Amino acid sequence: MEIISREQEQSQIMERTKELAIETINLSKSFGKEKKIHAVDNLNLKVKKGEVFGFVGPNGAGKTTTMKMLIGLLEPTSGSGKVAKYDILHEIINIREETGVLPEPAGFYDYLTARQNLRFYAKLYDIDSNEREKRIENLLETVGLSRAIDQKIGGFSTGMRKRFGLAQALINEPTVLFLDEPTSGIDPLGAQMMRNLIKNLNKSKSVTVFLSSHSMEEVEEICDRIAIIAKGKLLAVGSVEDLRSVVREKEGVHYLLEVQDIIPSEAVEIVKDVDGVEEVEIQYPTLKVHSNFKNGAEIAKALAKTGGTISLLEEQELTLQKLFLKIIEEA
Ligand SMILES: Nc1ncnc2c1ncn2[C@@H]1O[C@H](COP(=O)(O)OP(=O)(O)OP(=O)(O)O)[C@@H](O)[C@H]1O
Repeated sequence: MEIISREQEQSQIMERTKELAIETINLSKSFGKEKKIHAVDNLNLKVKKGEVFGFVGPNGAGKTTTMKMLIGLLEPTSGSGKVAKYDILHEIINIREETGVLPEPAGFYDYLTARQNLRFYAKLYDIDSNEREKRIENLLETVGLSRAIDQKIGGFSTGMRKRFGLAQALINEPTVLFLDEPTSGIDPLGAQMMRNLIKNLNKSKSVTVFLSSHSMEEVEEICDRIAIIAKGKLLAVGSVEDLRSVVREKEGVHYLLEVQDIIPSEAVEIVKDVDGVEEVEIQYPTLKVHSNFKNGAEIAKALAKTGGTISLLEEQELTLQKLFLKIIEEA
């Protein structure tokens, strides 16, 4: 029998009772006459309350289809799911009240002003008129559009439209926010502004954010955890560090090493003898070491023993972009 400490027991209980904002169980959607296009294929996801969750994958991976099922715009072929504890098959009205959505592309009434557009959506949610006007002004201020409040949406730039879309998604004060490619088509400055807004919303209002994006840089910057999907199937899920561990287990570790006080060819021989080291390459003044597992401490010890002084020993950490490509290629 496994013996666990009181602390472990407590943390296991905490883990079990931690509420989920989104959960899917074998969620599937197929299209076509004979249902041969498996857009989403037995997807199992758990998104914790209060996290920023990135949902990434190549074109046609099934991201939008998943989001549409979660917000009640598409009926699953099989499987089930919950959003803000409500069932995606039977409690769609509750889900609509608890969620905000920024779709891609987003459609607005271009001939109405920002204020008039938001008023329209606020009325759909039965927000009373006093509260409505206050909320509209606050939201447009939050997304940096106060000065454009009485301008028609038709004249907005792409960046302004995205920020307006975020304000619209927030009109009902949602606890879960779905953002489909929130920065696509906008310039780097506008994209950074949008990311900061998303981070602030998540921090200040504890909104759970479920976002899809093709920008790995963006996802790495703002997401707590990431799910990678391709051809409708979940390939990996976890923090960037968790994904690194997955790739590290398959591909090993790469170190950059610089040593003084011994000649490079001697250092190469010493490092090659360390357990787990596969390959050592000299790129003067650096040695590139490929190991089967993490063994930096052993490498350092072996060099120190023979009088080498290490000025650099650094694991080459893969960016999310590289991890994504490796995980997709492997699949
Ligand atoms: N209404 C539909 N009818 C038939 N096939 C569809 C329909 N909607 C989506 N698909 C197919 O389902 C698959 C998943 O599409 P989906 O739009 O969910 O992918 P995605 O990951 O959002 O892609 P992208 O990154 O390009 O937006 C694709 O093969 C797509 O062609």
